[in-house]
Amino acid sequence: MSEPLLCTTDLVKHFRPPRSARRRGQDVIHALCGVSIRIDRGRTLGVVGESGSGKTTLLRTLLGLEQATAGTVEFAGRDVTDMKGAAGRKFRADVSVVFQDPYTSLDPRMTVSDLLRQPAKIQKQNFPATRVFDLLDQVKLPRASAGKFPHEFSGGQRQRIAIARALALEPSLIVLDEPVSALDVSVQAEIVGLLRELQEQREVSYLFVAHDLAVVADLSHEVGVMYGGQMVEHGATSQVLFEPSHPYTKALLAAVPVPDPRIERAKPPFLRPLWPTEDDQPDPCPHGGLL
Ligand SMILES: Nc1ncnc2c1ncn2[C@@H]1O[C@H](COP(=O)(O)OP(=O)(O)OP(=O)(O)O)[C@@H](O)[C@H]1O
Repeated sequence: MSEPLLCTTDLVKHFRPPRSARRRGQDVIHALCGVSIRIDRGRTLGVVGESGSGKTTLLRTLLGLEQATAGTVEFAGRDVTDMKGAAGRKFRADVSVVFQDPYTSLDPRMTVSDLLRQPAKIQKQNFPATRVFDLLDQVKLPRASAGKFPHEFSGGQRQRIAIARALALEPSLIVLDEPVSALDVSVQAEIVGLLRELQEQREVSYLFVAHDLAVVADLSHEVGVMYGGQMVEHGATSQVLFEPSHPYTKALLAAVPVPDPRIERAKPPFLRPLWPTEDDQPDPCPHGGLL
């Protein structure tokens, strides 16, 4: 049995709604309604869900950027829920994040070399000069990139820089927040290929969040589907793809385009459009009902 690296147990996050919504009688937003996930060492969990389903809140809460309303986060066997101080810093050094937009996630005033040194500087860790070249080699960028600025690179190259920066402290877990959504399809495939290669070379785990089930499935060993703040489906990628149980997962699968019209016509019924009905809504949130 594999070793769990990150586990959340019944994670709940409530937000206070804006005043206009409170005037209409909504007193709480249930962004996460008891979400439990597990990521093993060297494995990838993909999380998909529509806009507003709670994906970003899940990431922010497990990273400690939002305080959980209830539930726990365990990392490498330690409870890291709301961890502060030195222990919190150590946890954050062992987890890094790659964001969606490589145009805004890299400080335009910093050279690539400075960007790659930044995590070590924040963590007050040693960073040998040769490490910059080592990281550029790993993401297949020329060593001459070290002295350049982000604007001198394409979107895909910038995402390689962001991945190199995420690798700088040799984390156990990289959180990938829509890492290829802003890129062209061919570049998406290159970045997914690079992430797969890096995972094969080192025992890094990924938590890969995206809207696009096809992209997530390509890299993930397991997939979780979020809907209304709940994980409505969770299992091995092949099981979720070929034996989906929740109507929302079936709807997501139906939305994945198949280039050959003969295959499209031959899709089994569960792959044809079928949107969830009222009856398919998740069970009410145990902490006070859905939105
Ligand atoms: N800081 C906040 N204050 C109030 N409500 C919030 C806050 N952050 C998120 N929400 C609400 O929580 C719910 C989940 O939002 P979240 O951003 O996690 O969804 P998402 O699945 O990541 O969406 P997207 O794919 O569009 O980023 C939404 O109803 C959102 O409006």
